[in-house]
Amino acid sequence: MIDFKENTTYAIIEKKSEVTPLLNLNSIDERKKAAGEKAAEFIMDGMTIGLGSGSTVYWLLKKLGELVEQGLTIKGIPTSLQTEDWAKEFNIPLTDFSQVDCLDIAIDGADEIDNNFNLIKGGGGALLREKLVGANAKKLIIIADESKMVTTLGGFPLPIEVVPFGWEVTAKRIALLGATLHLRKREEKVFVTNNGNYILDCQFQTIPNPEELHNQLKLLLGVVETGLFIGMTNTIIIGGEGEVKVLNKKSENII
Ligand SMILES: O=C[C@H](O)[C@H](O)[C@H](O)COP(=O)(O)O
Repeated sequence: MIDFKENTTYAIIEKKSEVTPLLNLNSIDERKKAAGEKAAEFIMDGMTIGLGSGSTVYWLLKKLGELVEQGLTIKGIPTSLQTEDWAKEFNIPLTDFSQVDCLDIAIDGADEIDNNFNLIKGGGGALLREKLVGANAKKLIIIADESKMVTTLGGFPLPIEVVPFGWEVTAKRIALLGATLHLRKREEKVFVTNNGNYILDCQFQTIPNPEELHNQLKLLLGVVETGLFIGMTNTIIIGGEGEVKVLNKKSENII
């Protein structure tokens, strides 16, 4: 029987937003690495962790692997097959939702982050599992390089996961909401998500009201999930030029 320490409560101390100066964060990869490694500081012994997807999360996983080797006891639920492969490579113990109802924390990347900490995710096609994992965690922390910060969402095409059957009519209905869109392909083959679905990449000129758009999209038959993550996170870790910032949403009483 696996010991999940179900009754353990982890007090993740909310702090003021903080800035740690670092040197030589010149490339996007170095900034992603700095953000991913910083997020490992939020992990405590015994935690169950939602493991996000993408190249920023890779650095978190690598760091967690080092900490596990030094004796940290954790269990992770991966949000994609790629993350599962990396977690196994770094010897991070895994679990699943048949064993855990609620994760202590989830850490994930993003494709765009607006001023209200709303997100576009799904650039790698993992949005459905990421949302399930983030929604079932006590806290979701987002890690990214600073190029992901925007004033208003919509520059990055919004990924929408749809069922393959009838995707063409689903696409037409999404287009009526104002999007120019295309079916995602990889190497000229239709991209299929880890859940067996398709992704429509939808370019809305701008998304001034992400919640309204998400709700409209969710009403369309054939739409499984959208890459809009609304109000799901209060903490963003951003790797920027020469520093990594932990930004906490002001409404969280953390002045
Ligand atoms: O489906 C992919 C995820 O939403 C990623 O977390 C997102 O695309 C960010 O990826 P990266 O860290 O590689 O920029």
